[in-house]
Amino acid sequence: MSVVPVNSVTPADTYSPTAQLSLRNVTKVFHGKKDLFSQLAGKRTKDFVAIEDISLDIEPNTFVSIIGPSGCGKSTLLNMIAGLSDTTAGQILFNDQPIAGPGPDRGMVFQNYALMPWMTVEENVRFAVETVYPKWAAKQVNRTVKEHIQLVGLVGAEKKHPHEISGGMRQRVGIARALAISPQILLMDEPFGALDALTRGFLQDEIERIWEQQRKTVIMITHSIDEALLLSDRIVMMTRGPAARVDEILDVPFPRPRNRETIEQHPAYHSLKAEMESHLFRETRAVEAARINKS
Ligand SMILES: Nc1ncnc2c1ncn2[C@@H]1O[C@H](COP(=O)(O)OP(=O)(O)OP(=O)(O)O)[C@@H](O)[C@H]1O
Repeated sequence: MSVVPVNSVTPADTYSPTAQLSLRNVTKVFHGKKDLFSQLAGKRTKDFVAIEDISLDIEPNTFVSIIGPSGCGKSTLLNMIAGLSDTTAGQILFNDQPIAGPGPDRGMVFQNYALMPWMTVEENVRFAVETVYPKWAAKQVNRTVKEHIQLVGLVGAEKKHPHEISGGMRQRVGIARALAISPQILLMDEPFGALDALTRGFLQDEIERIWEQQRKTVIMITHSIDEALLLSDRIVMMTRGPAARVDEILDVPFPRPRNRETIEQHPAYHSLKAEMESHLFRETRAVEAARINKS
């Protein structure tokens, strides 16, 4: 196991030259309401520093999980990488270029699936492909849609609407749709958070299988230590907010392909798990202590 602390500022000359994604001293402040109307209505609020000075390099073809106490800023970080939200300070470089907004090079999978309810499974995937590749011939679109429906195990459900399928199947559509646009990075915000334990386990196995086939860079937010250990090459552990930072990055040395039984036999498994549990326990306890002191 190797633990690489990346607290505070990473000097510019230590950035990895091979990184696909590089966060450099990234800070995010949500600005409070300060206009006259809010002031008069007594709704004036302070600025809130969600994330402060995070530096992180992500190498290509790496599966990275982000874990941290609830509300620490994981989604805020992912949204900035997705280009859905700006950084307040610092830079995010993707293939050495600053991120200027959302793009098809980054596919997103959401916890609540975010499917078009009036479209069938097939139409949801097709819509994404046609939007990103408007010049593709119908044959190419059809082939891509079919391949990705097969990839996630949805053959037979193509003509069903989201309300006619289970949560697990809906998330399979979400994954097929994200992968069908051929992104360089897959961003997943608690993709299995809304699923029951059994379905969650099945989908984790599916993600492991798909990752073995495609080996794309993945950044996944999760609250589950076991999920992070099963799927990740690296686990980024964030501190509590406000002004959340990266506390430690764990390298996960388990050989692939992985399954739950074999990783538990690995000599590093229990120490990694204990390290993560103690981090989450410490940070969550501090959040609770701060909340109690405030009230
Ligand atoms: N648009 C916003 N305006 C003001 N504050 C925000 C905004 N979005 C998020 N925040 C605050 O920033 C902090 C980080 O939120 P974020 O959703 O990124 O955390 P998270 O780690 O993803 O949470 P969870 O684990 O509960 O999903 C929280 O305190 C949240 O209230």
